[in-house]
Amino acid sequence: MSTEGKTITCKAAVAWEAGKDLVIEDVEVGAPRAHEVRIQVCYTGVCHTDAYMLSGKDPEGAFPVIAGHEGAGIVESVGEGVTNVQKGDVVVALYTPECGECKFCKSGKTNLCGKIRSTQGKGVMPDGTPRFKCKGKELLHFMGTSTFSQYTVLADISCVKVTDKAPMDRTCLLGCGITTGYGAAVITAGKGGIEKGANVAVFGAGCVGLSVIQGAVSRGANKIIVVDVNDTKKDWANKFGATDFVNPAKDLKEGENIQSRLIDMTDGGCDYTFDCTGNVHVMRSALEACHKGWGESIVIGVAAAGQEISTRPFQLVTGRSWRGCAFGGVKGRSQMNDLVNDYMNGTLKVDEFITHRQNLGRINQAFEDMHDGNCIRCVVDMRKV
Ligand SMILES: NC(=O)C1=CN([C@@H]2O[C@H](COP(=O)(O)OP(=O)(O)OC[C@H]3O[C@@H](n4cnc5c(N)ncnc54)[C@H](OP(=O)(O)O)[C@@H]3O)[C@@H](O)[C@H]2O)C=CC1
Ligand SMILES: N[C@@H](CCC(=O)N[C@@H](CSC=O)C(=O)NCC(=O)O)C(=O)O
Ligand SMILES: [Zn+2]
Ligand SMILES: [Zn+2]
Repeated sequence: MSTEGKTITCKAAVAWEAGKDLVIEDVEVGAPRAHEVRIQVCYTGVCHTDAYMLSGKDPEGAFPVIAGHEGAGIVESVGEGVTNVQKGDVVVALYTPECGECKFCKSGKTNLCGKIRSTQGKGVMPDGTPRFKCKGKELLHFMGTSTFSQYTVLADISCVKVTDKAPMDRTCLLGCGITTGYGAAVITAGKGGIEKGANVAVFGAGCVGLSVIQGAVSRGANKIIVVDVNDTKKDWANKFGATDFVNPAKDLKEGENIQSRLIDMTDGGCDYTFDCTGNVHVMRSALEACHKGWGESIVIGVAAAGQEISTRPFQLVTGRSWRGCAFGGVKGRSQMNDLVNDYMNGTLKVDEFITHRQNLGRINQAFEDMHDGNCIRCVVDMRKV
């Protein structure tokens, strides 16, 4: 029997309050309204940004909520006026939408679409209401995606159709971590990505940092130096093509700091550095490790509420610059299929990132897995409870 136009009851991992385990509940998912799409979420990754919001540290976090933003699934039904996808399409959810019409989309300068950002930040659909209910209470959406539910409703501009030949347990990871790091290296850095021969430092070799390495390798970078406090990341960094590894907690000599070490290793400083830790002190080191006159440091990590970055303004006066990006600067609807094609033709690593798997019923364990030093990404099978 068709579910089109009807409310669907399914399982979802609900966060009733900050800092508490998620609870698997029966939730009601309303039918998609105009310019909305309801999808069956098949797989979702678990990202540190979910954990950050669930901890209560995100200024935009509000409860009760269904988290999750790294998902792939199948369109179940569409609302009035939807033309970009149809029932049965395989899609990747986009927490950075692309309307193609707003000031941001038309600027050619950013991937940050402004069309639904304010309602997305409040945890509701663009018409100001949520589509989720549980035990008679409305639940909020997260990042416009809420992929920790077996069915979710997205704005049509928040999803992109991809080939059904690409396995969804892999393409879900293109919904955040991999795209973020890779895009930061090949789109955001410099004027359209890292140049051949550039010296690069990547702070933090998790999913995001390893993806920056992939991007740097693809652009023919010279040195790719990974800085991580976790020694187990050395093998990971090498596997992705890093040339050097420094553990700042162990490898520095008397009188040295990480920025002076990197400056020595690169004859004056790095052309590009990337913060993939979310630690504001690391962000400072990453900026100060840049080459005088032109070095650029790109902030990717999400820092906790209230944290601020600082440096001597002289660092900027002398030509270093501080930049940042969300979703790597990638425009999801225009550019996601290039990434999927790269994956399918073997030029973009995705499988290698999956170190852990769980079913929806064990999603709290997926968050535990994330804290395992060997975990790069845990993929959750949403169809198995
Ligand atoms: N801007 C955006 O669009 C996006 C931002 N993010 C953010 O990016 C960040 C990275 O995500 P992800 O790769 O998944 O995270 P991970 O935690 O998997 O990776 C971070 C790595 O950095 C290491 N690390 C921690 N502290 C330091 C330090 N002081 N110096 C050097 N290395 C350190 C960690 O070691 P250890 O394991 O020992 O702690 C870990 O190996 C997060 O803040 C996340 O929220 C994610 C996706 C999109
Ligand atoms: N809501 C937070 C900031 C969280 C944040 O920076 N999110 C990133 C994506 S992180 C993905 O894993 C992002 O896209 N930011 C841009 C945006 O428009 O939200 C806060 O208020 O500090
Ligand atoms: Zn994420
Ligand atoms: Zn837009």
